[in-house]
Amino acid sequence: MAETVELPSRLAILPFRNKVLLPGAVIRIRCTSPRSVKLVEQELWQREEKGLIGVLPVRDAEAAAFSSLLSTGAGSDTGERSVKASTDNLGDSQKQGTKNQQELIHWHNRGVAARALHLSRGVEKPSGRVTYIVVLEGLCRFNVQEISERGTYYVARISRLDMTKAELEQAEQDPDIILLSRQFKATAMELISILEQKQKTSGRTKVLLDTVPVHRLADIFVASFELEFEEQISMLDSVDLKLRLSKATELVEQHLQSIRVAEKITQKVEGQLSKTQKEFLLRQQMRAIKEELGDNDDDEDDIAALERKMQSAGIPPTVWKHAQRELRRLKKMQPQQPGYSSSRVYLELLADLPWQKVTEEHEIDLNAAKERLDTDHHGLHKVKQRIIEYLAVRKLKPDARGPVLCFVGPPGVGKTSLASSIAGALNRKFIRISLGGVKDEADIRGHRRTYIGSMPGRLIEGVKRVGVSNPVMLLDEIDKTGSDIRGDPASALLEVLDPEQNRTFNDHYLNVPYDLSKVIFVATANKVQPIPPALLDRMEVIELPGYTPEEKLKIAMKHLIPRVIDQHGLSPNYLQISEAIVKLVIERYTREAGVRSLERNIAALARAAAVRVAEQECTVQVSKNFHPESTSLLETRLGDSAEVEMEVISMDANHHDTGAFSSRSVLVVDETILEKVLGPPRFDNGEADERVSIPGVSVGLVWTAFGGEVQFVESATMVGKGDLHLTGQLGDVIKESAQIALTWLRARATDLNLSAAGDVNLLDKRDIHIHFPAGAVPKDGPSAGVTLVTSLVSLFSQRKVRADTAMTGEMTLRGLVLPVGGIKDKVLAAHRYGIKRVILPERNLKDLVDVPSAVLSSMEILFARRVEDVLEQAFEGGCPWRQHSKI
Ligand SMILES: Nc1ncnc2c1ncn2[C@@H]1O[C@H](COP(=O)(O)OP(=O)(O)OP(=O)(O)O)[C@@H](O)[C@H]1O
Repeated sequence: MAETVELPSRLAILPFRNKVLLPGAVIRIRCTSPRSVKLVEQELWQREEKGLIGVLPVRDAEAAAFSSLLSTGAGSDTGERSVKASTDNLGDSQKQGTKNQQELIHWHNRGVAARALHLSRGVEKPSGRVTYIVVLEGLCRFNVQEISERGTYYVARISRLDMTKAELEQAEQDPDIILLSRQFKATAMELISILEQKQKTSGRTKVLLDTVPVHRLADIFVASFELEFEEQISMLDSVDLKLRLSKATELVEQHLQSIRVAEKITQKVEGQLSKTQKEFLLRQQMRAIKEELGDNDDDEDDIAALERKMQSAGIPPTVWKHAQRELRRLKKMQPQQPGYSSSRVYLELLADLPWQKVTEEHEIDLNAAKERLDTDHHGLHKVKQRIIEYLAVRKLKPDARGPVLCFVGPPGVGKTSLASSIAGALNRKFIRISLGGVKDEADIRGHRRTYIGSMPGRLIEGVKRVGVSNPVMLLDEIDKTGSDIRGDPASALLEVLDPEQNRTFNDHYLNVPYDLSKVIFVATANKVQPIPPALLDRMEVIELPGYTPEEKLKIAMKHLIPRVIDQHGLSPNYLQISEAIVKLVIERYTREAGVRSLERNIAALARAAAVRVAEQECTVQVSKNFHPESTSLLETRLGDSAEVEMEVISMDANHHDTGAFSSRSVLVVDETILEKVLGPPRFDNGEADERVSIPGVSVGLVWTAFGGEVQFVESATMVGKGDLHLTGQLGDVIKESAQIALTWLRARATDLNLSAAGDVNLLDKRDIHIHFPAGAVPKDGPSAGVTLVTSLVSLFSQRKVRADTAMTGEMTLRGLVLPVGGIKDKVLAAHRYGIKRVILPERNLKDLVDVPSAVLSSMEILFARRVEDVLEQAFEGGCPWRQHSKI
């Protein structure tokens, strides 16, 4: 190695700008300048036996000036002094010939002899300039005596600096050197361990420590670091072995420190990685692991599954293009990205919607349909007949755009269940969309996807839920939609119900047309009036009036009781409700037009029976294990001798009397049980008597959302300015009716001599307050006109109206009584309240044909053409003013 290298006295010199080649280091240089190309060509390339060259550091002018400044007063063996020495030693020829370069080139006076390990020659295009790439290995230090030029490159007269072998052997005995060597090796060892730990390798670097002489090791280690030029120069100048070892130890130590600091910083930075970054990294790792394991349930596979689902959803071609565009967008997104989940939910909806899926429709069997309607519903003959007609048309022309049926009637009269029977008869799926309280158009049409939390409208949501594109869709409570600043849901419904438009129904969220034309729409409403005329025009109204008590009784016996018993897991063996009891329930606990409340009361009885059965099953089970006789036997024996005797008790299930079990379990509802379960009666027929016991109260028949109702009207008078006060959730029309009644009365006050106090101006001087009790129920309509005037006449004449008489009719300012709607419901309501006399407008006579004859025969129906007719019949003994009247 170095010791064995024979150094010539002159060496061609390759200047190494601001860099140092140390002995033991290997470098790769690209020679492009004409000077170095020539040197390589002549000294290395063209020679058969590759010679040595000298690599001499040179520094830039600025750096040289700076270091010469530093050098003043510096130590005796530093590079800086060497620089000066080298320039002093330069030959004259160079001083003359290269005056310009001299200003640039500041030679260092120590260099390293190097040999070429590899050479390659290239020609630059298009200039044709020759270049060389040289791989050089540093061998040993030398001192420059003199530099001169050989042709275009430099040569130097040199002297050897490294110790001979003998000198080295002697130096190795020096205790200081032994100590320094140990120190250096320990530091070097530490560095190797850290590096190996970091790179998770166990290399052969450690072997070097034992095999390579320490003075060379110092150079090799330092050469492998990236050091400042000045540090490298000082290492090159460390000719003395002690100096070199301590310098190398210092540099290795420095390097160790910088690795430790870098390590700390990395740890700190890693600790500061945000949660999401960590999650991201972990997810990436998880994905990689899943890929390795061949697991398919990650996001990408999810998207692939979604795509497959979309492909099999039968999406029409025009929509498919749109869906594809959205899918491509989704694929480019990260799951954490905003918009990812909304895009995904949207595509899921596209995939879930039944674009083509329909329920197979068999040919409609009208007889079966009729049978089904009959088994599901009692009575309702006209309604059923109309449904059969509807089905018959569909049978003849399946794609006929028949009218949309709209069942109108009070709650609990079977509107919903009729619609579901239609679905059953057509063998189609049934879906109910509740429109009650819908005020926002977006509820029907959906929100645009730009809104946060946007959703499809109820119709699209319903179609998705039902899973077929041809269900029977019940638009429940279509009269309860209202419009406000958020749009008009009714106008959106117009599009839905129009066969021309619903083929391309446009839901804002879906944003692509959806074909609703295969859906059969059925609507329900409590009242016709609130339905906008345009919407009503698209529907065929079928009215379902309330039931008579007799009809309710039949519905209860035939439908409600068996259904409720079944729903509660009972059988007729456990609950028996007789007709008489059902009648009592109808009379005392319900006063509705439909049968919902009746059904609820029957359900309460069924629950009581269920509790009883459950309790008795418990006791029966206990008696299975403890036979009464054996228990007493056991007790006596235990008491007698305090000794336990075992007795085999039969566990046969038939052991006890099954007849006893059922007779004990059955709940036969009688009046006592009825009151125990349902509480004291809620209604009785004495209510009217009680209410009209003072003057100023009259009994009217009105129509509310709950069907026909009996309405008491109360009026009172007090000192004031003649103002009219009205209370009790009243609409504008009813307020106007009150005004009309009062005006009519005031106009006749003198004639009628109404003042009981004898003061004919009483009506003008006093405030009047009219109240409609049951304030929570909104009331409107003109039919309270005659009731209002009767109440006022009663107040001012101080005569009580007849408690058994209820009235209805609109009155004009002239005192005419006009016909009103809902006569059947109103008569039925009167019947429910036990009212025996009803005064109706004369022209409503024809409406009585709808009223069951049993009801008609149970009450007296009176007719009125003028208000006076009403008053004549409403008071006991005729019109109160007749005796005073001048007319
Ligand atoms: N004629 C009838 N025969 C047998 N059961 C009936 C009849 N009418 C109503 N019902 C029963 O009464 C209950 C209430 O009926 P449904 O829910 O159809 O009333 P609705 O008119 O739709 O009420 P709402 O207007 O409150 O929705 C149901 O269990 C229904 O089966």
